[in-house]
Amino acid sequence: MNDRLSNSNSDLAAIILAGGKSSRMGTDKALIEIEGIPLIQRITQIAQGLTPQVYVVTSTPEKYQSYLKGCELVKEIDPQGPLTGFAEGLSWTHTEWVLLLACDLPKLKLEPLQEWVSRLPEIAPEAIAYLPHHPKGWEPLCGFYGRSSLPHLQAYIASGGRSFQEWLAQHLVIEIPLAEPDLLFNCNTPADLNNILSNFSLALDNCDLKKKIAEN
Ligand SMILES: Nc1nc2c(ncn2[C@@H]2O[C@H](COP(=O)(O)OP(=O)(O)OP(=O)(O)O)[C@@H](O)[C@H]2O)c(=O)[nH]1
Ligand SMILES: [Mg+2]
Repeated sequence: MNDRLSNSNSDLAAIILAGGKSSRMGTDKALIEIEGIPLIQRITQIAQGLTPQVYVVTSTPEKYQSYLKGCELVKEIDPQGPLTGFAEGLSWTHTEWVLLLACDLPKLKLEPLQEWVSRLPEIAPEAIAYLPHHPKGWEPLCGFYGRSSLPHLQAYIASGGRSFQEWLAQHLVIEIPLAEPDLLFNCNTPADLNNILSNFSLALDNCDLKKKIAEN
């Protein structure tokens, strides 16, 4: 067996990024409620189904803390995009593997993630990440990174790099076979949100957003 990971999820932590501008949505995506549950809470609860060690990286922890029972809030002082947010979170972790998740993945489910976790012991030790791939490149915000990737990541950031795709291209990354691409549906705009509502067959609990969607 690969010695990077035992069978226990005590070797896994999760990092959730909640520090974006939500400029396309026009309102904080993390707080959009679906079935009365804010997206940030939905994602952290899924992550907590895999590991008790869940870190939420954000420059505004006060906005989210009431929804994030049992999570560690990591306050970002100088947010510069998802890559630096991830590096900040990764520096707090101590596990062999870290699951990185965006906060705007409303179709994410626990079961496929559990299956992916079960495959981590098979990943080549020289790989820095285990990620889904789509036609435009890696999906960096729903997959796994070895904690040993931190020095590489810090060096890349110190050299001025801010692109996940560029950084990942410099290293071995193993692809997660994706049976349900829908899981990665990224909710960035009011139109995206409108698209997913039928899946949940529910009312949207955010009145301002209801107006935006109606205008769209
Ligand atoms: N901690 C942290 N998370 C970030 C930062 N920028 C983006 N994110 C997160 O990264 C994920 C993907 O972000 P995007 O959807 O690409 O961008 P966004 O800034 O949230 O939204 P737009 O302004 O519409 O591009 C989301 O979970 C964001 O909260 C950042 O500077 N710090
Ligand atoms: Mg997004």
